[in-house]
Order: sequence, then structure tokens, then C-alpha cells
Amino acid sequence: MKKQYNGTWESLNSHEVPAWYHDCKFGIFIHWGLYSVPAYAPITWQLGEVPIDENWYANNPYAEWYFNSVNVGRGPTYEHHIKTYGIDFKYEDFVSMWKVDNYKPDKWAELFRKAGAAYVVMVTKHHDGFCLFPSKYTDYNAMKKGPKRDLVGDLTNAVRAQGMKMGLYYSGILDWRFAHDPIIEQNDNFNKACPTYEYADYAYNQSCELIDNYKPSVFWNDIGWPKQGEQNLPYLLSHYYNNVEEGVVNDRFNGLYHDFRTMEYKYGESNRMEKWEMNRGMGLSFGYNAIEEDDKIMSVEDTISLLVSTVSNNGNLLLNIGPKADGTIPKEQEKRLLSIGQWLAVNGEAIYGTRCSKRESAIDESGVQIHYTKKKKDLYVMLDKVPQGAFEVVIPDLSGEIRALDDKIFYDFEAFGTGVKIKIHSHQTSIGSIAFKVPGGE
Ligand SMILES: C[C@@H]1N[C@H](CN)[C@@H](O)[C@H](O)[C@@H]1O
Repeated sequence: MKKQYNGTWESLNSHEVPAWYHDCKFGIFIHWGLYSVPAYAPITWQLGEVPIDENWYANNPYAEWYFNSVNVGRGPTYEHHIKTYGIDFKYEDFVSMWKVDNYKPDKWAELFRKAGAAYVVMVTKHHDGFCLFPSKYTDYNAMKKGPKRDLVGDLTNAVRAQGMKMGLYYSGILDWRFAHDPIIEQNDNFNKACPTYEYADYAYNQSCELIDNYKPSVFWNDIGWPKQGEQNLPYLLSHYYNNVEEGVVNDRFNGLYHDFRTMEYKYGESNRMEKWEMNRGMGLSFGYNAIEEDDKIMSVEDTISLLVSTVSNNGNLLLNIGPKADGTIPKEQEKRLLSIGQWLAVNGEAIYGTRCSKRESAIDESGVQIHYTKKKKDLYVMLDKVPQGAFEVVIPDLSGEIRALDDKIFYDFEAFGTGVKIKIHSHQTSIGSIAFKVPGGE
């Protein structure tokens, strides 16, 4: 009998994270919207590297923050806007410029599957308030204006046709169509955010539209929920779980409730005792930034390292892509996704469907990082940040056979004290972390 949730926190607190969210490990985040038209931000810092203060907001590396970066009235994006579009050009003027002639949702979904992703989370309404789905509550949407398509519905169908889970992102507390003051410090996201009951109802109603029309496997709310709507949250989340049986939500509802915690770049905390998700762009931005070229975004090796370290500590990696305004996925992003998929095709057994091992990640005296996962009684050992050429590493407190998942790794192993010494003779032709299986080793 399907469990029913009754609009109370008590009922919600009995919700358990479904197995699919523990098993899937790797997802694709998609930030695509009006901000993809100007596609500009300065290349500055990762979130969490510097204080989130006026300097951050005047030099915001998030291209999807274009409206606010201009609205603050100073800084590189403001100057870029004046120079490129002129002082009288309004953000809404990008609507008529947003043509999605190269939007091929089936091709997107095929690429995400080839990348080894098991779920996708698409931005439906970012802070700028423009909706990528038809909404009864505003005409400021992609069905009525600009693209004249249900961009969310088209991708949802394509992703599910490829056998992946489809999640939706909604900017709950921020909507710059309702609150026009520039955000110049972190508390403004809560204090200057949409302070009306009208907006709280709007966010509630649009969230119900997304739940009812698309049944997203992940309801990914961002930053927070309108204060004036907090008392409605138990109803909204109960409505979500009652209509999306294996649905999950993140931890951005004013700290009131979550299925999983989130980290973003260097901001936030995670602990391996609780399910969490790392989300970040390949570069410093989520929205496409035309000046963030190949040499400015993460290498494939670093992305695989992030995946391995995240998964071995009970997390999922939600890696963002920022399509160009016309729907083209930038070549440098596509190349990385395909390489990650090649690594997962060979080493995915150590990732998908695993759980945290009791063994914690460690760094060998030679600097090699050792990460572990387990699957029933089998242990997986993943060596990362390994040197070029031959090297040796000792895995402590281990015995028995150890088998590389990639047959292009040439190695030997031997008992060494209470552990096993692995001697890697050659690994040049493989990319990223080196994964081993230790049958019965957990
Ligand atoms: C996933 C990211 N979340 C932040 C808020 N922490 C947003 O401000 C950012 O634009 C992006 O959507």
C-alpha cells in the first residue's frame, strides 16, 4: 500500500530516501535561460572561496546572475552590459533574442546517458523569474514568449526515454520579477527576497504545477523558501511525495526539512553519515559564460576525482552544463561528459549502486589518494592523484585477491604486513582514478 503523507512535519519526517537516489551517484544539472543570451560573467572565484559580500555580488562569476550583476550598478558585468547593449537595454529585452533553433532534447538526453548520468536536474525558473515551462500564473514563460516551446516538458520526455530520472530545479525564495532591489550581501537573499504573501502563493502554485505536470523525481529548490509560505511547506511536500512516490528534495527549505544535504563548490558541509550531493559547474559558472573557455574549466581527471571522492563519502555529484542560448552544448563541455562516460563504462562497478565503506578515504605517504566504496561484501579501492609512470601503494588492513577494473592497468600485488602492496607498472593509457575490486574485502 502506497504511503500517504498528511501535510504535517511529523508525517514528512517518516520519509526515507529511496534506493535509486543512493544508487545513481552521478547527475547532470542544467542552467539554461534568458541569461544564456548575454552569457557573461567575470572569471573570479568559486562559491565559498571568498566572503559572499558586496565584492562577490559586484564580481559574481555566476553568468545566470546577470540581471543582479547589472542591477548592482558596478563591476565587470555592469560595464559589459552598458558597452554591449547600452544603458537603456532591459533584461526582459533578451526574451525576443532567445531563439532555441539548435535545441535538440533527444540529443541532449543521449549525451547525458553516454556521460554515465543516472539523473538530470533542469532549471525551470531561475532567480530572474523567466519560466521554461507553460505556467497559468505568469505569461513570462517560454511557451508564451521567446522560444515558444515547453522546454522543460521536451527534455523531461527525452530524458525518461533514455531511462534516466528527471528532476526539476525551482528558485523558491528569489524571483527578481517580484523583488527588484539589488542583492549585495548574502542576507539580502532572505531579507530583500520576495516579502509578500502574493509571491509565497505564486511559488507554491508554480511548484504544484511542476509536480502535477512533470512528476519530477527530484524537486530541487534553491536558496530558500518564502518566509510567508513556510506554513504551507508541509502541504506542498506531502503533495509532492503523494504524487511522486520515489521523489526526493534537497536541504534548501530554510533548514526546515530535507532528504539530502547539498554542497555547492566550496560552500556548505557534508558528512558521510548522511546522504548529500555536490553541485557545481565545470567552470566557475552554472549559466553558459562565453569567456570561460576550455582552459578555464575542470579537466576530465579532476572531474573524475571529484566524482570518486564525493561518492566514497556518501555523496552524489550533480555536474552542471550551461548550454548556449540556441541550445548548443559547448564542445568543451560535451568532450568532458563523453570522457567521464568512458571512465564510468570501465569503472562504474566501483561507483553505481555502491555504499560507503567503513574505511575512510586516506592519503598514502607518496601522496596517492585512496578512496573506498562497497557493494554487499565486496570492497572497491580507487587510487587517485597518482603519479605518471610506475608507482607502489600500500592498502592497509587488507588481504586476498585484488583486481583492476581497467584491463589497461598493468600491476602486481603482494601481501605487505597487514595489508596489500599494489605495484602499478603502467597505467598511461587510462584516464582518471584507478579502480580495483577486492571480492569479499569489506
Ligand atoms: C545551483 C546554484 N545555486 C545558487 C544558490 N546557492 C544559485 O544562486 C546559482 O545561480 C545556481 O543556481
